[in-house]
Formats: sequence, structure tokens, C-alpha cells
Amino acid sequence: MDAEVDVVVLGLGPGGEDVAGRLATAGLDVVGVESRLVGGECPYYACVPTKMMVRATDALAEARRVPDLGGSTEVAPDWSPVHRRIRDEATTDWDDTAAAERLTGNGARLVRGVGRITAPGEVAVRTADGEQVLRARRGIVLNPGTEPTAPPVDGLADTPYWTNREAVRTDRAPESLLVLGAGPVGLEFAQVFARFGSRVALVERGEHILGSGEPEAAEVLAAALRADGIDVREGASAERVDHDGEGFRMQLDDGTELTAQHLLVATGRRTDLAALGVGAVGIDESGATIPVDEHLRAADGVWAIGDVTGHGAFTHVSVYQSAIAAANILGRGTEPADYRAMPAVTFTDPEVATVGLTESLAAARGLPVRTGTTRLEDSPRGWIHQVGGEGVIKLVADADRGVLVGATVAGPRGGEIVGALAVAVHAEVPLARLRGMILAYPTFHRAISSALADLDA
Ligand SMILES: Cc1cc2nc3c(=O)[nH]c(=O)nc-3n(C[C@H](O)[C@H](O)[C@H](O)COP(=O)(O)OP(=O)(O)OC[C@H]3O[C@@H](n4cnc5c(N)ncnc54)[C@H](O)[C@@H]3O)c2cc1C
Ligand SMILES: NC(=O)c1ccc[n+]([C@@H]2O[C@H](COP(=O)([O-])OP(=O)(O)OC[C@H]3O[C@@H](n4cnc5c(N)ncnc54)[C@H](O)[C@@H]3O)[C@@H](O)[C@H]2O)c1
Repeated sequence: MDAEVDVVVLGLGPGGEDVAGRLATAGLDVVGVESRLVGGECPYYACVPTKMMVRATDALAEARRVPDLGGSTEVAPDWSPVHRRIRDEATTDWDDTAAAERLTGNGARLVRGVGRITAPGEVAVRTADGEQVLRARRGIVLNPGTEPTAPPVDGLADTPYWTNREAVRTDRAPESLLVLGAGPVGLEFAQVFARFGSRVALVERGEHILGSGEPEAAEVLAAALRADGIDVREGASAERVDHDGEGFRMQLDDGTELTAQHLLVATGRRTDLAALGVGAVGIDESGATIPVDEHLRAADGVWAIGDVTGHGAFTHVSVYQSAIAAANILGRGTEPADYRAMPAVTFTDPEVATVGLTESLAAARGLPVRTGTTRLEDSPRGWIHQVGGEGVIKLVADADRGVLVGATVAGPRGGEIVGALAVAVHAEVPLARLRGMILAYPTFHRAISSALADLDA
């Protein structure tokens, strides 16, 4: 049935679900349109299930460190509790009933189908029963997220390769796995499966793993992955991929041939803006992202949030933007979006956590950059921790303003340690004040003071 409503939310990822709930709770007539699962990628195929995997692998890794520290252990990895947890606790067998009820419980309506903007203020939804047209009086919020994408490697498209979606659903760790792409997706899965006994090779065409992350952190992580037995190949490109019904064969540009039972393609994400029909509201359909202003406005009566905005493909960004967009739609003033202290954590062991700018990004912006670095294993806590205590803290300062503009922590609990540095970047705490802090002995975060000292050296 066609309908006239206040707001249509097209795509219900973490931000879309949140914005629909906020607007409906505020009394607006809201329809959320979702073609797959309410909640989006994060709870069913991404953050939550992968972090359940990581939790299990961290436990295995710590158990394997016992002989170095205090006794003996016998570790026999078993994927079945991980799979059970993902299927039963995280995703309820990839069923979104609870999320859909949460949405409707907040007063929004749900239309299941593929939506497309057909005119300003108009969304046509292809549902199981035909087409439904929704007219939005106040506006449309776009939260379509991203789909996994594969590079144009000869033969690849004809093979049954995995993306994150198949990898999350697997009921056994593969005997062997090729991972193409060493961004956060490839890195997390490569280590998880290696620690569950898979023979893993990781192929990255960039100069080093971790993409635009700090090279010092990439080096620490690459060493840890190699210690896990992963064949890490940086600066390597796949030329051809074949599948013979049993397994994969990958030809690299240096002539090497790699084989494995499964292939995970983790080379990034894309959104089909033309399929979303954004040209109907004057947005360039050929771009990779939808440009938004600081209140998430993409066009007259159109807001966009989440991965599609290009401000960081993270759940915390999607939900952060949702609050700002909702306030703007409701005519409530808010602070404009501010990404200066954007945090990101790759949940490997060691965790690699960043906030704000890397050294090269800061330099590219023309800032007078100073950096300070310290190794965690040289700190009292790292030395006490011993095995698994390796890592690095790198600080990036704007020398003229005397504040941190970025930081990276690679090490045990790096994602927690970076919280302190995120406060410093966000609040622009003067370096002199930071140096005056008392940091508990012997914590990992106390090593921040050594990195600050190095900043002055
Ligand atoms: C393996 C993996 C691990 C990750 N781990 C983390 C992590 O630990 N921490 C973190 O912060 N982030 C993580 N991410 C990123 C995170 O999943 C995304 O940033 C997050 O899901 C936010 O995305 P979103 O809100 O833009 O939309 P998405 O979650 O992508 O959801 C968009 C929704 O829109 C729907 N949709 C799209 N087009 C239409 C249409 N035309 N009509 C109807 N519905 C439509 C889709 O079906 C989908 O459900 C991970 C990603 C991956 C792949
Ligand atoms: N812990 C987290 O927060 C987390 C975890 C997973 C994913 N994510 C988000 O999901 C997004 C997607 O992650 P991703 O890892 O798929 O993408 P990505 O773009 O971050 O990394 C892809 C990697 O693949 C490499 N690559 C591309 N084409 C290649 C080729 N032909 N051969 C070899 N290597 C190739 C790239 O150089 C890059 O290093 C990220 O932007 C991230 O924000 C976040």
C-alpha cells in the first residue's frame, strides 16, 4: 500500500535503525526500508560475530603462552563453540525478528524490500508483493551501507570465493585459507583462522599491511602474524585465480602459486549509488560516497549516514552521525559533526588502535608535525607481561599548537589504551598538561609518558 509519511529511512544499518528509532520516539511518522536484515552488516556479518571469534582466539593465544609463564597447557582448538555462539547468541541464526520488533516497538514501521529514490521526497520499494511508493514529507535518510567488493582478477569472479558473510557463517575452520587484502577484514579473519589451525596466506598489494596505518604498527602486527604461522605477502598482486572443484589456486605477479581450500576476498567495500537512485535528488551517482555537510545533509530533504558518507566505515561513526542527523531533522540544534578524534581499532593480537591523524596524513595537511614513539616491551609493564607484550605507541603532534592530532597504539589492549589518547586529541589537551599527568605504575598506558618524552627528544 502506498503511503505518505514524515521520514523514510532507506537502509537499516546501525545508524539507520538508530535514526528511525530516534525520530519515531520523537513523534514522527517513520518508515524504515530494509532489503536484508534490520541492523545491517555489523550484528550479523561483521563487528559482533568477528569479535566473538577474536575473543575465542585471544583465549587460545593466551593459553598457548602459559608454558612461557607458569605451567603447561594442552590447547585443542574447536570451532564449534564459536560457530554456535555466532549462530545462537549473536545472530539468532541470522534472524532479525528481535531488531524488527525493537524498531516497531519504538513506533516506526518496517517495509521489507529494495528501496530507490524516484523523485524528491519519493521512495519506491520493490517488495515481495510488488512495488510500494512512500512519500516523505520531512525527508529521506540514506543508510545503505556497503557491500563487499572483489578486484578484477582474471578468473576470480567464476570461483566460489568467500566474503566476510560466508566466513562468518562457516561451521568449521578451513584446513587452509588464502586471504586477499590486508585491511581490517583480512587481518582479523587471517589471524582468527590461523589460530584455529588453518594454514593461512595473506596477500596484500600495498607496500605493507594495514593500509594507511602507521608503518611502525604494521611492522609489529606483521611480525605477530608471521609468528602465528601466517604467510604474509606484502607488495604482492594476484594475477589469476582458479577453482577446480576442490580448492583454489592463486597466481601472483612474481610467479608464485598459492593454493588453499578456501579464498577470502577482503579488498574493500562499495555502494551502488545508481541503484539507490540518488541522481533523482541531484547527487552524483558515479561517486564512491555521498558527500554530506556537517549536519549530514546530502541534498534538499535528504540526509546520509554511515559507511556511505566516507567518514570512516565504522559502527561508531554511523551511530554518531545518526544522532546529529536526527537532531537536524527535528530542528534541534547540535554541534556539527567533528571527526578530528575519530578512533578505529583493528581487533588483532596485538590490537592496532588509532585516533585522529597518522604522521603522513598530518604532514599531507601541511601541519608542522612532531612524532614521539615508544616500544611497549621496553616499558615496565611490557617487560613484566613478557610473551605477547610487544607493541608500539606513536604520537603525532602539531608542534605549533602544542597538541596531539593523532596517535596509534599497537599492543595488548591497544583499543583500550587509545581511549586516553582519544580524550587528548578530542579535547586538544595542551602537551604540557598531558606531561603533568600521573599515570598508574605499571600499566601499559603509562608508556604514553615515554612517547611524550620522545616527542621532545
Ligand atoms: C568483517 C567486518 C568487521 C567489522 N568490524 C567492525 C568493528 O569491529 N567495529 C566497527 O565499528 N565497525 C566494524 N565494521 C564496519 C561496520 O560493519 C559498518 O561500519 C557498520 O555496519 C555501519 O554500516 P552502515 O550503518 O553504513 O550500514 P550497514 O551496516 O552496511 O547496513 C546498511 C543496510 O542497508 C540495507 N540496504 C542497502 N541498500 C538498500 C536498499 N536499496 N533498500 C533497502 N535496504 C538497503 C542493507 O541491506 C543493510 O542492511 C566491520 C565490517 C566488516 C565487513
Ligand atoms: N575492527 C574494525 O573496526 C573493522 C573491522 C573490519 C572492517 N572494518 C571496516 O570495513 C571496511 C572494509 O574493510 P576491508 O578490510 O575490506 O577494506 P580496506 O579497504 O580497509 O582494505 C582492503 C585492503 O585490500 C587491499 N587490496 C585491494 N585490492 C587488492 C588486490 N587486488 N590484491 C591484494 N590486495 C588488495 C588494499 O590495498 C587494502 O589494504 C574498512 O574501511 C573498515 O573501516 C572495520
